[in-house]
Amino acid sequence: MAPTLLIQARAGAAKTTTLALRLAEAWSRGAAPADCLVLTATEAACDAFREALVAVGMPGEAVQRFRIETFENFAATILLGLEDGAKVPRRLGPEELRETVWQAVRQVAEQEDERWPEDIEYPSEGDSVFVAEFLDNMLWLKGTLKLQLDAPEGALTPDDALEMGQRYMTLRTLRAYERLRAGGHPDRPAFRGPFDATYDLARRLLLDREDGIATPAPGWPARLRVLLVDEMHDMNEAMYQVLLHLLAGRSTFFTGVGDADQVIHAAAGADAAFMDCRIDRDTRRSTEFLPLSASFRFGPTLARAAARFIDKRLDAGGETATKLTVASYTDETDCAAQLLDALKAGRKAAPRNAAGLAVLLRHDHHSIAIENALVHGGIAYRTRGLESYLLRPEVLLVRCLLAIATRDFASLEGRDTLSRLVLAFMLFCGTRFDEDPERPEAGQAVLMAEALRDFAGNAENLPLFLQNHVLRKAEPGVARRLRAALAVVAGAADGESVFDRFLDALDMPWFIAQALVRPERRAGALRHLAGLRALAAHYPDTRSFFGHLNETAVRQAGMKRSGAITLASAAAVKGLEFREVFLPFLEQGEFPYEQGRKADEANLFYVAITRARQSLRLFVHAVRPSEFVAQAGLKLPD
Ligand SMILES: Nc1ncnc2c1ncn2[C@@H]1O[C@H](COP(=O)(O)OP(=O)(O)OP(=O)(O)O)[C@@H](O)[C@H]1O
Repeated sequence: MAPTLLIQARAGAAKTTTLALRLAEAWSRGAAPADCLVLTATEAACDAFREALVAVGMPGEAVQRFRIETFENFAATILLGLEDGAKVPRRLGPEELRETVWQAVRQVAEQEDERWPEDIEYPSEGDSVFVAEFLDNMLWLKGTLKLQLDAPEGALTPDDALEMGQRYMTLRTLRAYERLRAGGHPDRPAFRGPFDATYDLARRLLLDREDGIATPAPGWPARLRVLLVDEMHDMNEAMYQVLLHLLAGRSTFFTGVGDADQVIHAAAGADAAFMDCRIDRDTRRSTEFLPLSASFRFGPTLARAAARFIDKRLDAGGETATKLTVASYTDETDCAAQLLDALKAGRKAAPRNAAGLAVLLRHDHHSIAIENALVHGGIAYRTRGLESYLLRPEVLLVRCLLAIATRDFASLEGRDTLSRLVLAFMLFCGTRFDEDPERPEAGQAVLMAEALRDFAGNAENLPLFLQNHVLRKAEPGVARRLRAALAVVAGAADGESVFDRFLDALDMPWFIAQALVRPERRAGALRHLAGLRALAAHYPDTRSFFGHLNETAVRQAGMKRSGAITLASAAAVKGLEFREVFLPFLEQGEFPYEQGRKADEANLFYVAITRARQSLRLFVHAVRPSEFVAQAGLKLPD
């Protein structure tokens, strides 16, 4: 039987490169792309793998022929084959899943033969903290495959819940939720949420195994010779079951690589333990372990800081010398200004390689100050793992109302912007398009696409959209707030600054509390609006502020085409590397985030600092420095 090789190595220790070399070697010996498969936990890791293939010399055209995908996409493709090609709708946002959660809660309440009614704690109607916690717990329960969802209804007890560290109510709700998700169709569910494809496939494979049925599903790699898994530390039980099934082929060479300190999906059940002996036991393949502790990415200074941070050995294996700088800042504006200067210097040093510069953020809302500084400083940027703050729904809603009130539609012309705008109204104002009785199958997505055709290249139709689709059907509370906000701007005298009054009349915190589920996202939305308010204070009147927003949006859209630096969320760059990395806003409470899980926060910080090749620059709050900075043995400048 072909062997298994598991490489457990530190950041930058050539894990992805080793996998890329393995694939390139198999290809040069004639392995067909169809007989090879590369799986990872995230899209960023897929990109990093493709880049590594090019770096080891594989032509781009050959790279395209290999199947390099996330477990979730792989599972979705296999399920598509098993479900006769019928596409199951995806519902990825918590806001799209909320109604099903409440339906499930109601079903639990209606269950008359409940054996442990005293163990059920019902949430109060509309409690979004309950929904957010339920969704988190569901992700973990599904990722770990802890819950026997096929066990008979009465078999689930409060003791089971206790054993899993869960509330009994959560398990009951999950059972009901999954029944709703099954949707009554015998062959496929009504929808899939985040990671549901992996979960559904894993369960199917497990059930088939119990029934002794072999499942050569269409799309399943029939003669797998080379199987490679990158970022294996982010593997959970559901992914592991898919992996075991792939390893059933006796002639499959398998290599998995990972780093226990880079686990950032523990909330979804990720566990570095899958890189240990279990695979040996479960597959009975001969398994070789290869620990690597030298990083080729960065030099000794950064290696020492990273080693100290994780309290493990980490050596610098290559010739690179990495410069490590710590700067302190007093407030957001100061941080953004210092960052801008540092980016300008970085760009000047290597004018042709702006793409080698990356600013990594813990929170999306930090991008407001930075994006404003970048646009003013004329530095082109592209985003990764986050969207420009001007395109976030709560900001778009404000921009749209200002556009209508001032009849200035210049920055909302793009089709992408318009469709995001319509989605923002659907999210915050409950906007729905009238169903067409002639076409009952046309869902909201189709109707929205049709409505957008009316706007394409003509944002001046926005007042009609607001009137006909939003206000006409809105709840009284929604309509009253929208009208009040419009009236404030309409009644403003020339040169008057009414943005504060406009925002107060709109009462966005009310919309945010109604519409958004996750506390972190709600807090972020409020911060985006506070950021807009702070920005507006720099302008003499509302019209010039809005003019600035428009100009920023137009310039930002234009910038994407030219050589640009990367502005990314730290979580979205796992597996990637940059010549110079900038980490702003290292403030206690922000990073580590006070409401985050400490271990996840620490792993994310480790991921972020280890992306740098030649330079890492940390911007640390002068009064409330992030504890991570001291943990890495670094000091603030005097
Ligand atoms: N033998 C080597 N000599 C010099 N440089 C190398 C060697 N192997 C890999 N590198 C370089 O080291 C860097 C890090 O490699 P790679 O991305 O494969 O590490 P990794 O272990 O996957 O990192 P991470 O887990 O942090 O994403 C890359 O720039 C790669 O080109």
